[in-house]
Amino acid sequence: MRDRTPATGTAATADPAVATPVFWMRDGAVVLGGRPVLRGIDLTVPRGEVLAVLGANGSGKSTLMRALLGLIPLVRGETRAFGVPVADLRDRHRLGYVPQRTSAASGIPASVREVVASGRLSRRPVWRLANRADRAAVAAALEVVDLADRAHEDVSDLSGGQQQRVMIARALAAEPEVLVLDEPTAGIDLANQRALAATLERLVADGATVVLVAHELGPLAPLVDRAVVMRDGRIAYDGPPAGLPVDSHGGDHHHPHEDHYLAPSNAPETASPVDRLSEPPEHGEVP
Ligand SMILES: Nc1ncnc2c1ncn2[C@@H]1O[C@H](COP(=O)(O)OP(=O)(O)OP(=O)(O)O)[C@@H](O)[C@H]1O
Repeated sequence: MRDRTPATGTAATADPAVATPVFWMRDGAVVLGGRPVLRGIDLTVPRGEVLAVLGANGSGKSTLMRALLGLIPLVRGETRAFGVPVADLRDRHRLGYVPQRTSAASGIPASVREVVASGRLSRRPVWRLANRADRAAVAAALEVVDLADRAHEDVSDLSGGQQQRVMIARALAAEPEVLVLDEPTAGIDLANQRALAATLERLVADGATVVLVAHELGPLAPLVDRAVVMRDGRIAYDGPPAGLPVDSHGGDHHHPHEDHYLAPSNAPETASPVDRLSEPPEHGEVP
């Protein structure tokens, strides 16, 4: 885990803007197609945190991301972003989102720079031409994902991992305060996973908050402050990555480092620790 002492010192917590969590959900429930998909979700994501959301296929990870971002409504409970009900958040560009399995290539020829620049549109009215600040933000986003030298290439000529980085740069071009990444490492080779980890490390060092969905943390593991494991639409574990239950990656495949995540306090007795954690844990006060 990273040493976060400087970012969470007295000066930082004294500032109410910093003390307000990025996301705050209480008793969140979502129904899709008549089925309960999320239930009783209590989750607070403080500023500067790197939160990993793990769990089996269909456990509700993507739905949780979309509910936090206000893209799907809750049938019960409440979600706030930066202290306000997420539906009322005016500055949507503060929330950066890279959805699951998106290709940067639309079929229409577009350069890497054009795709990244499209992410800037949430910051400016469509009738205003890109100004110096817009161009600087696009250039900075390309630098962060290490694709500045590919800016003029057609995105469809890039590998899947590079296209994923284009989509991250597209989100970064809006200069968001939080980046929500849904399975950014799925189907991505190790070299691109490492590049992504380096990118996120730079962003977090600059004060960004990151919420990412993953099946396996891989090279992202050292960045992660906290892990949440979803199971059947509920939070089954919420705590340090070192205490992750052994089947947190879904149990459909074994990761060679899973045993490393087992802490003595979570050692199973007769059942999986997830089975014993049927109720969501207690959280902090309402902001
Ligand atoms: N639009 C929808 N209508 C009905 N059911 C849905 C809809 N979207 C998702 N679901 C169901 O909700 C459950 C949770 O889906 P979700 O995509 O959030 O899971 P996930 O943990 O992200 O899965 P994966 O790891 O496969 O991406 C699944 O059972 C899914 O089939």
